[in-house]
Amino acid sequence: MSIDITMLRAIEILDSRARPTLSVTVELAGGAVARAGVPSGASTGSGEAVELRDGDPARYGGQGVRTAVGHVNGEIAGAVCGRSFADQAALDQALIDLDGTPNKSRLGANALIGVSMAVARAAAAQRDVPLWRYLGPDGVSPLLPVPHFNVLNGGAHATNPLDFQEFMIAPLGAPDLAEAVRAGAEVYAALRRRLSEGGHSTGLGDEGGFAPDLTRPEEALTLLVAAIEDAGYTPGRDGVAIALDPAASEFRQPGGTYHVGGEKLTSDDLIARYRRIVEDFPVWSIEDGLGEDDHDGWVRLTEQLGERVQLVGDDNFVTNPTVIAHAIEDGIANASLIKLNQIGTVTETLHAMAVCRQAGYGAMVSHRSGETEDSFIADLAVGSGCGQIKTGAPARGERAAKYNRLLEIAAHHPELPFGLRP
Ligand SMILES: C=C(OP(=O)(O)O)C(=O)O
Ligand SMILES: [Mg+2]
Repeated sequence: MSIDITMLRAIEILDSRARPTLSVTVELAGGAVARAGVPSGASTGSGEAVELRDGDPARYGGQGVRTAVGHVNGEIAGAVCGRSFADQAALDQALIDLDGTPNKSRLGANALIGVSMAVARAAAAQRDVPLWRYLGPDGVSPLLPVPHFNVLNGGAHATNPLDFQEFMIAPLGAPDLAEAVRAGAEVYAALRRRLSEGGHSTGLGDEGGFAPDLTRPEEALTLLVAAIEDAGYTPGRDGVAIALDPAASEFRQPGGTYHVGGEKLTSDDLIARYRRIVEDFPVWSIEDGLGEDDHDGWVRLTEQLGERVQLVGDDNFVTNPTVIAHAIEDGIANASLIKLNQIGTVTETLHAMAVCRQAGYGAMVSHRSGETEDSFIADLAVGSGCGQIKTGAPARGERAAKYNRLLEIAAHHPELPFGLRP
């Protein structure tokens, strides 16, 4: 069934940080209509596809979201409306060709991903299949992913002194998705109690996790383990484990040292710190443990910890299939984070996941710190069978929307298995 676009329209809306972003609506011949909301990150990798948005002009080239909206309603609509595309890949290739730059900076990655996501959703509706089934590659079994709830925020997502950006709980031992979501909610509530009893703030960071005035990551981990126990779960892989995203590029200094809780650390110091953390706490996954430019450090980190924990590349991989393929050759990390807007089309995102799958690398689908109520990534995680998703705290509408979509898929499809990819 071809994709025949009859109408394409974008408007400017707000994201969860009250910053502008795009909503894109598409209509296909036959009447299917669908909409997509475009997310936006704060701790971005330098190799990400370039979004046109408001903010620091030095970073965004001074072009705002309205420019991206104008591109959708003008040049992109002019090029795709009335045309017939064989499939999603053909539509996405047409978008890439129309933009004509290697990093989607002319029309804007936010314009392109909005169109690509809206078309995918409309094409699924036209075929009368759920989005996750439309996105699922041939020969890949769908899987309900283990949710990773970011319950403590620091770094670029909060104004507290905590340098590590994300402390997530991962109910790896849950029997099904509904129980995993329940564990996330219960540990979140227990953590709120612990924090307020300890005199800490329960104010929230950008992803809905608490942002208390803690300094050392180990203090945060100690509280998290206590909250897991308070909620009646066993800390660890058989119960509720912990995943970290230090987002180390954000605290790497120009000379190459890392500043963590007031201490200056070399790459090897930081790797040694992670080794101790993994010994002392039930941490099963570390994302962006080192900075995006610290290639040699990443090789040593992978040699020393790659057998023991999942090591996820985000800022350094930017969901780019070519970059991930090189990293696999170089022995860097053993998993990739997957963010649609880092690369800019649905097809390239699926390609990045295929590269991971073929190499035996893990893949974790991710939201951005700036989100909308769009739940596309829930379907992407299920259809791709990657077994993992992170989409913030189990609170706040824009994060809960993704967990609720997973619950809906699970309820309607009890035949779908749950868990990490085998
Ligand atoms: C989700 C993340 O944050 P941001 O969207 O700010 O890049 C991340 O770093 O993994
Ligand atoms: Mg990250």
